[in-house]
Amino acid sequence: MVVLSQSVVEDFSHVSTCKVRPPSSNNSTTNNNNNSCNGIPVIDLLNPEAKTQIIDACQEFGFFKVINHGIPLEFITNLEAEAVKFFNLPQSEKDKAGPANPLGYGNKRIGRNGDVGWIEYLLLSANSDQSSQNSINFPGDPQLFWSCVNEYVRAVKNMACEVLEMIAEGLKIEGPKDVLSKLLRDENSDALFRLNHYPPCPDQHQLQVPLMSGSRNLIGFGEHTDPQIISVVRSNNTSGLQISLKDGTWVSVPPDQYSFYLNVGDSLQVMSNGRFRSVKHRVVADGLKSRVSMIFLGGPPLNEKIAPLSSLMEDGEESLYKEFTWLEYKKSAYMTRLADNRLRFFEKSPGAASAAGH
Ligand SMILES: C=C1C[C@]23C[C@@]1(O)CC[C@H]2[C@@]12CC[C@H](O)[C@@](C)(C(=O)O1)[C@H]2[C@@H]3C(=O)O
Ligand SMILES: O=C(O)CCC(=O)C(=O)O
Ligand SMILES: [Fe+2]
Repeated sequence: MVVLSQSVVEDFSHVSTCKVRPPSSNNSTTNNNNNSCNGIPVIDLLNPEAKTQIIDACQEFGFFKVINHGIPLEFITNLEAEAVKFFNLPQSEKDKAGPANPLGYGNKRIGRNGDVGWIEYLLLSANSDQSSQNSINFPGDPQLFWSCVNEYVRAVKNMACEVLEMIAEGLKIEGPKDVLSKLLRDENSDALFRLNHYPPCPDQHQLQVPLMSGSRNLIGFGEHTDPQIISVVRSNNTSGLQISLKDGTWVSVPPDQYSFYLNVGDSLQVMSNGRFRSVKHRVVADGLKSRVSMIFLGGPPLNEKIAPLSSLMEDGEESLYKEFTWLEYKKSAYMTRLADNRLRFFEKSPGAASAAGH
């Protein structure tokens, strides 16, 4: 475990509220029609071609940006304001909501297995039944905070479900289009919600934190894949998120506070029998500006069997993975380090899925 210098560690003070563009006439966020941004596919959800574009993006990148998503700007700005308020509290107040286990307030430590980053965060349940939230001792005005979280999560989850329905249609699989989205809509779905704050870093020379290899950049959130089905990322206008391409090159994701980035998680890679990529991503902390991100991680009910969709399998096609429940996968994932390949324990012939470029 890397030990951080105490004086710098406590200095997480200057979190700025995002400046937002005036709302458009329908009060939802809109954007231009470019269909790629730094090589990353941009999907206009109102475009009739969106379904096929999403399938291509999930296969090639496991990652894409969505515009014209219909989520009201005020849901985003209200929640961001609450997040900023929380992260601006004195350290002793924030600590009341921690330590993260795995839910709650975490500071530098990510997970239980020794990962650290230049980050503080709140990890919350996003289930419709949020009784588990009661164990978090939230300081300040908890009622306003939770109402902003609930309003945002409901809208983002609904958008993620619509995208999963477009995926089911785009894959031209037989049967109902809710084959994937029903797993998130289920009242027992195991979804998480995460507010991340990457503070500016005053003097990197004094720090004893992990640096990116071959550079002086600080790791905010080390490279990893998300174990769930699909994740929806929104950040303020500070850069830092990077994704790994098939050839291993890292690409910076241009920040866009009006749009969302969606990424394929391990479970969707399995359900697509390796057609889709669970994208490796990481966050490099910006030395000067603070980054605030909000991530919805859509997982299925704990007892759900995760296996390739039978409606997708072609004649004679074999499953690349052993069958498992989400609970089994989650337990196993939480014993791993961030950068580990968590799916390898569940591959039928070890390495086959990765060797095939998945
Ligand atoms: C090191 C870890 C943190 C993590 C649990 C794990 O053991 C491996 C997966 C990590 C991850 C990545 C995506 C999400 O941010 C997260 C909440 C999740 O479900 O899996 C985190 C876990 C965490 O921060 O607890
Ligand atoms: O903060 C971000 O932009 C991404 C964080 C992330 O990948 C995660 O929380 O799983
Ligand atoms: Fe992630």
